[in-house]
Amino acid sequence: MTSIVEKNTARPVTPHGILVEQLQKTLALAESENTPEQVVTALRQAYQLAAGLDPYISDYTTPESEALAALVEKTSSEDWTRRFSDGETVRQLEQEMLSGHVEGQTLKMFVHMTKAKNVLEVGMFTGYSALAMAEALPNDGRVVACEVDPYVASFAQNCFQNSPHGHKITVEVAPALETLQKLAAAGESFDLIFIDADKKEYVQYFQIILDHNLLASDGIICVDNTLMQGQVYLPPEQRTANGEAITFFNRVVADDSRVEQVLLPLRDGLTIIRRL
Ligand SMILES: C[S@@+](CC[C@H](N)C(=O)[O-])C[C@H]1O[C@@H](n2cnc3c(N)ncnc32)[C@H](O)[C@@H]1O
Repeated sequence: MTSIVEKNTARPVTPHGILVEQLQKTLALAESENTPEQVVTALRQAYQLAAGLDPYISDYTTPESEALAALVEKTSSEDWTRRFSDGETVRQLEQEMLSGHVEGQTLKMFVHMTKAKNVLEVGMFTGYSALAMAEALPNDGRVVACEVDPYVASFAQNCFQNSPHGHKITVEVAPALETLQKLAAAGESFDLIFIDADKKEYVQYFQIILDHNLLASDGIICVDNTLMQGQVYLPPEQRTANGEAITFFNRVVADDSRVEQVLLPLRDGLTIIRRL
């Protein structure tokens, strides 16, 4: 049985979001202490400059579709901790996993710009990025989305039914490495691949994709969370296991002479990779 809780507020999970929160706390501290007015004013200006950025970017980006907005609403109303403790999900999921408006619109733009017809997503969650990319595909285009968790896979499929683009998405419920091997064995190739599943497996996804030609010759790979909340450039002792994994992944890509790449400071970092 699905129990619905009130909509929760997402916590900051990007370097910029975390910076805004830190500045807000520091400003509050400075205002409550005997801090020189000059310092308080400088901090307030820094906070305003940082806090206004994400809302401004969102305001001036094409709004998401009704189906995507409904998917966000449904995702943030779900009690993911309860779903896990009840054994309905195989891992602890959280609403913060959802990429959201600006990143979704960026992926949609990439699909348009590359005229992609075949898209592969590695890590679907409730389906936000899969549906955003599907919206940009022609009617006979397709997204193959890998998701290991059966509960969230069926949650996403229910959301897809509310969109005229949902029929373009096929969900593969299995560990992504197995699905990638299966697709490679079937000789499949994709114009755009979005990697967003288990951070500790990113290097393996990348190697399988390149070694088995899962990427079409002019295709691009987009990789999410390549800044990992700033952990990749903060002192190593502040890194979590995921931070360590992404730091290693970024090095592997930078050292691979088969590709060129750019790390965009979008949300939690989005690396775009193409084969040379
Ligand atoms: C960050 S979320 C994906 C968010 C989604 N791309 C979006 O933009 O809304 C990562 C998802 O990958 C799934 N996942 C983690 N490890 C996986 C694996 N080994 N194989 C397939 N899916 C996996 C998780 O269950 C989770 O739903």
